[in-house]
Amino acid sequence: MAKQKVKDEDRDPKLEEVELGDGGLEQTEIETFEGLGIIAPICEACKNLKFKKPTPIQQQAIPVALEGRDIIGLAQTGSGKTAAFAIPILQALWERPQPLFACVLAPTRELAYQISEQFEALGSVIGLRCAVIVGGMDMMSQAVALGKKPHVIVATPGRLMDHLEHTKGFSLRGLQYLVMDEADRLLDMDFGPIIDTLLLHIPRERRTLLFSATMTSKVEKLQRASLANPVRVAVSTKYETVKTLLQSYLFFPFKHKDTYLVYLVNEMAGQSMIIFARTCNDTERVAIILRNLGFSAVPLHGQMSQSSRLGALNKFKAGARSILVATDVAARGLDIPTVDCVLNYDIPTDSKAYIHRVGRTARAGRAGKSLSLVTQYDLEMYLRIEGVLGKKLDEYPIDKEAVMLLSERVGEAQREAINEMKELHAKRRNRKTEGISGARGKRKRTDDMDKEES
Ligand SMILES: Nc1ncnc2c1ncn2[C@@H]1O[C@H](COP(=O)(O)OP(=O)(O)OP(=O)(O)O)[C@@H](O)[C@H]1O
Repeated sequence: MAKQKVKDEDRDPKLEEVELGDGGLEQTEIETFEGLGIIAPICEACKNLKFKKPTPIQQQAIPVALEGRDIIGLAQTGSGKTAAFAIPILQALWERPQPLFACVLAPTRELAYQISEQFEALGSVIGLRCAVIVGGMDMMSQAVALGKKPHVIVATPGRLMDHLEHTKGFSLRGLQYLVMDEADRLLDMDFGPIIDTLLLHIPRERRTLLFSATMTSKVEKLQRASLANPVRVAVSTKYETVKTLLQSYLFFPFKHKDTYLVYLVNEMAGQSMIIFARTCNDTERVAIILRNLGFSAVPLHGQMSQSSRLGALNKFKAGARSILVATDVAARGLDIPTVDCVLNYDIPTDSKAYIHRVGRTARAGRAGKSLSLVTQYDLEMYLRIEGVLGKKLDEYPIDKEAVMLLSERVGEAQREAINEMKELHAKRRNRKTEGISGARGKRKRTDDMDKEES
């Protein structure tokens, strides 16, 4: 397997790093989990999960983690980064069992639940106790779960901080492992300050593992995670998408955007797809338009209640809905094997978001396709994305006259959606008013900051 050299401009002179194959650490080409030194019970769990052999990032990262090194791990979306950190942590826990052994931070609540499921699937055989600590769920039941001294905590930063400040007897002073999944997102300006505060509650004599498909190379960001002599394990370059992903774009006038969307959804009817929109409002509006036209669409965004968010995601995962219309709260990490297609209804505001969005399909070696809707207002951002991808994408072949035949019907659905949105907003305003009177003075911390406009 060709080793990806970290480009000089990516090398951090001030950050003491060792790179695989630099004489210090040999690369591994070992084809089995047993060969990586993983204990039989965990190898058994991998087999039960149909992990026939370690993926490249697992081959490279697991031995380094087993040596007790800090890691900066970079690999494409869908390449098994979760197991790459979960397996060595579980092996270390087996060797040195203790409560509150490891803490995994994730930028969104749904991703936190998903990571804990992977830990449970890999660790139940060794008696793992895992707790999920995220916003939008009941603080008291989480405090009870923490009181049971779980081995592994998977958390979003805001709610974890709430418990460190308010839950008696809970501390992370004995923590052995800190993982940041989607690390570049957790180290950016949204989460940075809260990560700084969290790190004051965690011992420096720990192991720190950072993973992402788009790792930052900025020294001050990485230093925020206070890594100790980390090994950079990179099996992809900074903005690499997987080879099994077929990416294309479509260019058309903004005023026809909904008509083109409906045409495409109709053309791909029956396929499981995620449609990304920029704001909560657009997410709701597009889902309503599609539903009014007979498509089974469900919205997912940060202004929904947590139970509605989990409900929407579970309906989509179970195939009860074939279309998930989401903001970037669903862009990173979510692993839904059945997703055939990702549609960028709105072009993302940064190239990293593009990489993560299209990475919701074509995972674990499967094929998938992505299609980005580009209007005259998106051209500059779209060309920047093609720039970081290092290639020009193909234009999606479409019969523009056939599209326009739908414009009248789509116009009706748009008008119906406007009325439904008004009712939805009125309901939400009433709920908020009741909420404020019912829970006056209740502390509200933004937990998983999905940057969305209302
Ligand atoms: N060794 C393996 N063999 C086969 N499948 C695997 C293996 N390791 C992980 N997987 C599966 O691959 C899928 C993607 O894994 P995971 O979600 O950890 O990817 P990721 O690299 O974290 O992706 P993202 O960057 O999007 O977060 C999951 O369904 C996982 O169960």
